Amino acid sequence: MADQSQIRNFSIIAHIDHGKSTLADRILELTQTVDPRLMRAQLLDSMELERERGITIKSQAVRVYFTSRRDGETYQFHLIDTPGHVDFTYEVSRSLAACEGALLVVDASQGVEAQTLANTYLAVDAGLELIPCLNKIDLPGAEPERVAAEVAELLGEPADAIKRISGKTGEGVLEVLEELVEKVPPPEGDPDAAPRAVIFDSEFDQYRGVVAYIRVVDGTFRKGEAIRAMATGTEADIDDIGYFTPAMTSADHLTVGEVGYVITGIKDVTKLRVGDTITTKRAGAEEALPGYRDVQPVVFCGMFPIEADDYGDLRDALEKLTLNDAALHWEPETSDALGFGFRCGFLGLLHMDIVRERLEREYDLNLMCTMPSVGFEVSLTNGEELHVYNPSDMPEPARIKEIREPYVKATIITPKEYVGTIMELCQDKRGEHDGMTYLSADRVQMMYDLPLSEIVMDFFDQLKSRTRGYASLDYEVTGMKASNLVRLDVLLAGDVVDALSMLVHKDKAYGVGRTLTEKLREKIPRQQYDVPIQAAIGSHIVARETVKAFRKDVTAKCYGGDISRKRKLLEKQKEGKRRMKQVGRVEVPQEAFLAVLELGDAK
Ligand SMILES: Nc1nc2c(ncn2[C@@H]2O[C@H](COP(=O)(O)OP(=O)(O)OP(=O)(O)O)[C@@H](O)[C@H]2O)c(=O)[nH]1
Repeated sequence: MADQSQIRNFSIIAHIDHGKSTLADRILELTQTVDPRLMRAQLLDSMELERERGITIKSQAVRVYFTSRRDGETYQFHLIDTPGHVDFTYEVSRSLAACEGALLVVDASQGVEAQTLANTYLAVDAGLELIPCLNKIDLPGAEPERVAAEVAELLGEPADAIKRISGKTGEGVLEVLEELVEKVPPPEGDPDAAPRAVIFDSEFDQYRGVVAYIRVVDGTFRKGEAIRAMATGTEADIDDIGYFTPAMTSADHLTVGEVGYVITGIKDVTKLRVGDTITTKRAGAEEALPGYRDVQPVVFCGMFPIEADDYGDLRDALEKLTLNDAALHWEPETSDALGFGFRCGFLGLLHMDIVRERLEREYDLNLMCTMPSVGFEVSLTNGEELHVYNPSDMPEPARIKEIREPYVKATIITPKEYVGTIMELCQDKRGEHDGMTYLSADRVQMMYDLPLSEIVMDFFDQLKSRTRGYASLDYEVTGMKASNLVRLDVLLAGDVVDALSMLVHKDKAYGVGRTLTEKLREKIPRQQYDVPIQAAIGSHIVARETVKAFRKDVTAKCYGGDISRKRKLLEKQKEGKRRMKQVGRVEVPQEAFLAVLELGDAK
């Protein structure tokens, strides 16, 4: 049991792929937290999807013990590995609120990137002690001098004080642990005050109910004790309390400054909410700790089961996923084209993609997802105000006084040779320039106000392809702005397909209509008759293409008798079909609903 002065709580923060999880692995290894036989790469990324994609989606909090060579004392660290992607910034800010320090990891072969900046600002705002380190110095392409200068400029610290490490080889990592002991202050709370802990994350376990991740701020919580959640008023007994090693390890109690978990058998996540303060029922605290602001979804899409019978299963699956993912919102939706489904709200495209994949994998559902879109505010001529999360719900133009769409402040970091092409791209995407600074002789930070809808479409892909992957992007939704938007509808064989409607800027409507119909023509398979595809604004047709009649015979190529190969191809064709949905008389594949993401340079 460590004394309060021997506790150090810190997060590891970085731009995506700069090596947080790998560094966390080395820390677990060097402190002998994990049995070497059980060690594997990116140990803390326990979700199957995280391992496959090599990204961190959910924060993890681990307790490790470190004996300092400087003073011979053993310290108790709580290390929180955080996600790097912009969609999960809210996870980072919650984790930071449970810490006194942050280890800022910067890839020495890349430099300061957009999420390096964003996460640094979050940590500084939270009042944390920052320990910067340059990672991947083992790489031949590492440029520690240049990158140290960039980090020094960002933090206003001398460049030679910045640690150089390799999460891969372990070089310099022990030194960083010593720095953490020395520089990160121990937690402050009062051990004798009424107990208070903040719930900074939670997880739902099918058998044990809600597992609340807590950081104790004052006093001590003991197993068996009755607790009360202050905002919701929920009361329950502590069935189990403990910490992560990274497996859940039971303890007698958690005391001031410690990070761990509490299980009460409560099955309803809304009763033990992230951000709430827990205290003891007897002699509890009066005043709650500051909570977190609620996260609001910014990207929406419709999710429909391919088999109508799966509707109930999809609802169950969404209910279960929401238990683990407070940022996921959904409500029932009916589409003329796709039937009964749900309109779901996400934090961004990666979040949407992950939810879809988890629904399909973990719940064995076959889904059809519509084009992602942002949420709009609409003022009607009769004075009414509406929120519109589905383009097909947009009222008739004659009833609309004004449409407002979400805008973001985007930060782009790039080598300077790409400044011109990025300016062009941002202008094309209706961006307004908001300043530019040099991070070093070669790297530039550009700021733009941009409509979120442009980012949702294909801004990121375009940015990456125009800069050969060298530019990085971070953004933050700043508010709503009035825009001249119109609803563009798509008609297949003469019928409007509500699930394909979208809102576009008036000046771009023709170009988008043209490109969209072309893309749809490529994606919709030939049927037994001609299928006209039209794009329309109101009753005005702005573009038209035709899918010519022809039944695709995939076996035509296999001349001769190889029947098994033929059967295989037919099977494959059948499988491909499962992702089709009958829309009126036309079979539409999933890709068609995502054609909007490939609009590219449509003007
Ligand atoms: N050569 C070298 N490669 C490293 C080092 N640290 C990490 N890597 C590699 O860099 C890649 C990204 O590392 P991760 O640890 O997954 O990065 P991360 O920051 O946790 O990424 P996210 O969780 O997606 O934000 C992996 O392929 C690692 O093997 C290092 O010190 N040296």
